[in-house]
Parts: sequence; structure tokens; C-alpha cells
Amino acid sequence: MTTPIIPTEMTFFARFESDILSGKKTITIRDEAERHYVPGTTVDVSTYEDGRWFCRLEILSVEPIAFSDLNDFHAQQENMTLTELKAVINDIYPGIEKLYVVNYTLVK
Ligand SMILES: CC(=O)Nc1ccn([C@@H]2O[C@H](CO)[C@@H](O)[C@H]2O)c(=O)n1
Repeated sequence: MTTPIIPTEMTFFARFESDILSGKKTITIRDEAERHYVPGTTVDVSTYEDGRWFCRLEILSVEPIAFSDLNDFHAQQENMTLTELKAVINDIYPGIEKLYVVNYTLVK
């Protein structure tokens, strides 16, 4: 088993920037490749499209979630309906069942 390097950066699609900055979106759901965020650490956040830095987030928790177990509470924390959230995830991670809920808070 190799020790994963603690990630210090995270990217989001630019369309989610305002929801993150206003505190309406407090989780993100990622795949296996992005499961190594560590609670208590801080990440620099930039847009996926052009790498523009826009905030720092403190990681609060990283919990496994099956795609089929996503519920209205996850959707609420994404500021979406569950139908929208599932469509978004299906788009980014097609056919992936094993996902991770990353809870974060904005660092002032
Ligand atoms: C840019 C990049 O590397 N990856 C991702 C992966 C996910 N997300 C968002 O997290 C939530 C659940 O997946 C939804 O709101 C997604 O749109 C994102 O913005 N960027």
C-alpha cells in the first residue's frame, strides 16, 4: 500500500463557482481518483476550464456513497434536485457506482 499524497488543490466546473462562494453548495461528489482529500486540510480551488483560482475550502469529511444511495439530502447540499444531481454525476462519471461525498466549508 502506498501512502497517497495529500491533495492541496481541487477544481470545479466554473458554473458552480457562485453556488460555492454563496455557501449554497456545501458538498461535491467525486470518484475514486479524488477520494484522498483529508479532513482538516485546506485546498486551493480553481475552475476546471481555465484554472482560475477562486477560493479556499477546508475539507470537513470524505465518505463513500453509492450512486444508487444518493438522496434528496445530497441534492439539497448541492443546491439541485436529485434528478439534476444524478444527471450531472452521470455526465461526469458515467456508469460509476462507487463515489465519495466530500463535505467542505469556505475558508475566509
Ligand atoms: C472539474 C472536475 O475536475 N471535476 C468535478 C467533479 C464534480 N463537480 C461537481 O461536484 C458535484 C457532484 O459531482 C456536482 O456539483 C459536480 O458538478 C465539479 O464541479 N467538478
